[in-house]
Parts: sequence; structure tokens; C-alpha cells
Amino acid sequence: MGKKAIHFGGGNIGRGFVAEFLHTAGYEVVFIDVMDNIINELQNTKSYQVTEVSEGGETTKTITNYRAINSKTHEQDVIQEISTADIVTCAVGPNILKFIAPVIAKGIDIRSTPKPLAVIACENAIGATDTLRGHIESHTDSERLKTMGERAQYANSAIDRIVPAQPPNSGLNVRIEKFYEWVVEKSPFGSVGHPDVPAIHWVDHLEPYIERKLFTVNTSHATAAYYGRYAGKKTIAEAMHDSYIRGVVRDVLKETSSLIIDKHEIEAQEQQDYVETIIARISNPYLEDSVERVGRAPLRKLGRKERFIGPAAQLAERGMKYDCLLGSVEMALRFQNVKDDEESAELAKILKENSPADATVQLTGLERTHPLFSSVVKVVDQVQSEAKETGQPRI
Ligand SMILES: NC(=O)c1ccc[n+]([C@@H]2O[C@H](COP(=O)([O-])OP(=O)(O)OC[C@H]3O[C@@H](n4cnc5c(N)ncnc54)[C@H](O)[C@@H]3O)[C@@H](O)[C@H]2O)c1
Ligand SMILES: O=P(O)(O)OC[C@@H](O)[C@@H](O)[C@H](O)[C@H](O)CO
Repeated sequence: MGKKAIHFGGGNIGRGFVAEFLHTAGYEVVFIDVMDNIINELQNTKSYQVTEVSEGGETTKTITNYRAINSKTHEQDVIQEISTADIVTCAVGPNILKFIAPVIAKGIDIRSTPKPLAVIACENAIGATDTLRGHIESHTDSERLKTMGERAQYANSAIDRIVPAQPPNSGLNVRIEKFYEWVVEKSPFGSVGHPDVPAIHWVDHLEPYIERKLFTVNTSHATAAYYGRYAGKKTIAEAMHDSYIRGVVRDVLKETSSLIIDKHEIEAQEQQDYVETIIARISNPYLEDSVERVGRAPLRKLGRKERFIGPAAQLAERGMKYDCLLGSVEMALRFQNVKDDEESAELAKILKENSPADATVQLTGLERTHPLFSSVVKVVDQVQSEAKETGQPRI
């Protein structure tokens, strides 16, 4: 039997990145999703196309050898597939991990194959596989946990490729940037050995890679999105074309770079080169990436370990500068009541109903005694005051 991968989330990064590279590595990919339209299309087509767009033109790859199952209606089939698979990946969003865990737990529990299943969550979050593992373990009988290692091995990953929302009528086809990076922990696989996926860069220590990615790519991306939306820009490329916003993004990246260089002992020149690559990537005019997609889910993005508070907290602990990151936090707080974004409505509600300090705790998870806390409270207070004066944030 050939190699089989189960991938949860047939969305943009699922089809355009994870499945593409699993396919290239020779896996049959079984997509699992809960959206009828995605499942139906995947079931009714034999191939779709991934087109890389860059200044150098376009390159198209055809993805084949996949199936699809709706986990909402066919949970038992998903469990059976997992029980005989080689690898499980997901790209569903960090808040969805708890919903896919029970079915993965059941699939792992009935495995009898000699090789453990490799589980790799591909989300923009620090320790996403650990989080998924925690949920899987909480749905596993405590006696069975003792032998879990024989049935599954878990590795964290950092995943980087910009996949904008796709134009209407694209079907399953995905337009995507050329650049990609997929870094995964090697050590969890021990003597069994890691899966054979040539696109993956296997490393012993993931933290420098995931922090460098999240605090450079996603911090700058979100800064451009929130400042951009405030200035009435539609896309990230348009925002980055604005010299003021571009300058702000550079200033924010100076702060996160100082942390990355200090904490992970990455050479200053190497980090500067990385920053230039990222600025060029997010400015790519060939990617129509909306400020709403990149700013989506502001509550998640304001979280304790996330792209703004994560680096700002660590900089504050080290006595280093973080005030430009506070500017990004302020703009993120103004991302309220955005169409189709539930978290942006929840953000507005939290800001309306709580004192600045309570809202800061609720939104960021920062400890009241943390050296960053009082600065964030001031920013929250500022945005709340604007809303009191005008009935809405200044936008
Ligand atoms: N788009 C990018 O540029 C990019 C790049 C790197 C990482 N990521 C990360 O990848 C993840 C997915 O992002 P995306 O842009 O592909 O989002 P997306 O919305 O295009 O895809 C998410 C998919 O998950 C599916 N899903 C939701 N609940 C599910 C469930 N219970 N079971 C199975 N499937 C479910 C959705 O129906 C959707 O098809 C996020 O964590 C994101 O941060 C995105
Ligand atoms: O996916 P999110 O919501 O965490 O962040 C939005 C974008 O910054 C993100 O999807 C990037 O495009 C991606 O992380 C690039 O690798």
C-alpha cells in the first residue's frame, strides 16, 4: 500500500501548501473538512491547480491522488482512515484544534500498524501540535495514554507561505506566492525516523524558527493590515505602498528583530536579510491579499504568545524598546465589527463592557504585574475613550 496522509482543513493553506507538498512527496492525501461545498468539489474532481505568482511570472502545478471526507457526516470513515494512515496534518486555525481532536483520538486509539502515526499541526501558532496533542490526550482513556507513543508521535511546526483569499469562481484552484518554508521538529520521531517529505526542513529546536517567523512575517503582516485598514487601504500590497505605513512596519520590525537577535543569537545581518525578504513578500502586488483576511480574528492575534503581545512582553522583560509594537496593538484594537469576523464584534463588546485594565487582561492574557501591562492598559484606554467620544473607534 502507498503512503497515506490525512489532512484536516481543505482551505487555502491546506490545498495550496500542505497537500501540494504531501502530494509531491508521494502521499495520497485524504482531505477532511466540514464545509459541504469544499468536500463536494474535492470528491467530484480528480485534480486542481496550484499557481505560484511572482514578478518572474506564473508556474502551475497539478495536484492529483486525493480523496475527501466530511467529518460532520462521516466521522466513522475518518476514524478508519486515521487508523491506517502514515501522517495526520491540519490547517484549520488554532481555535479549531479542539474540535478535530476527538476524531483523531479515536483513530489513533484503534491503530494496530507497527509504525506510529506522525501528527503535525500546520497553524500560525507557537506549539500548535502540543495544543492538539493536549486535546487528543484529553479524549483518550488514561490507561491507553501509557502506550500512546507506540501509536502516535507529535511534532510542532512553523509554516510560511502567503495564500490570500481566492478570487470568486476559482473552484479548488489556488493562487499562491512562490516562497515557502515548512520547518518541523525532528526529535519527536526518535529511532522511528521522521516522515519522508522533501519540502520539510527538519530541525532539533523549533523555537527560533517559529518565533522568527511569527514575530517577523505575521507581526509585519498584521501591522500593515491594521494600519492599512485604518487608512482605507484594501490590500496589504496597497498598504505597503504607502510610505508612512511602510515606515511603521519597518520600525516595528526593528523591535522584533532586536528580540530575535538577542534571544536566539541570530546574526544581525542574517535577520536584516530576512526582514528585507519579508517586506518584499508582503508588498507583492501580484497577491491580492485583503487587509480583512490578514487582520482576521483580532482576539487571537492579541493573545499572550501571539505576534504583538508575545514579542512586546519579552522585550519589556528584557528592558528593551517595544513602543512601536504598542502602535500595532492600538490599531488591532480598532479592528472592530468587521463584516464576517465574529472576533472583531466580540472585541468591540469587550472594550465596551470592561475597564481598561480588565479588558487588557481579557484580551491579552497579560498578568497585571507584568512590566508590559500598564503600557497596554493606556492603549486600551485610548481606544475606549475614542469610542466614548464618537460612539465608535476612530476609523
Ligand atoms: N493563508 C495563509 O497565508 C497561511 C499561511 C500559513 C499558515 N496559515 C495558517 O493555516 C491555518 C488555515 O488558514 P487558511 O488561510 O488556510 O484558512 P481557510 O479558512 O482557508 O481554511 C481553513 C479550513 O478549515 C476548515 N475547517 C474548519 N473547521 C473544521 C473542522 N472542524 N474540521 C475540518 N476542517 C475544518 C474550513 O472549512 C476551511 O476549509 C491557520 O492556522 C492559518 O493561520 C495560513
Ligand atoms: O493566518 P493568520 O490569521 O494567523 O494570519 C494572517 C496572515 O498573516 C497569515 O495567514 C500569513 O499569510 C501567513 O502566515 C504567511 O505564512
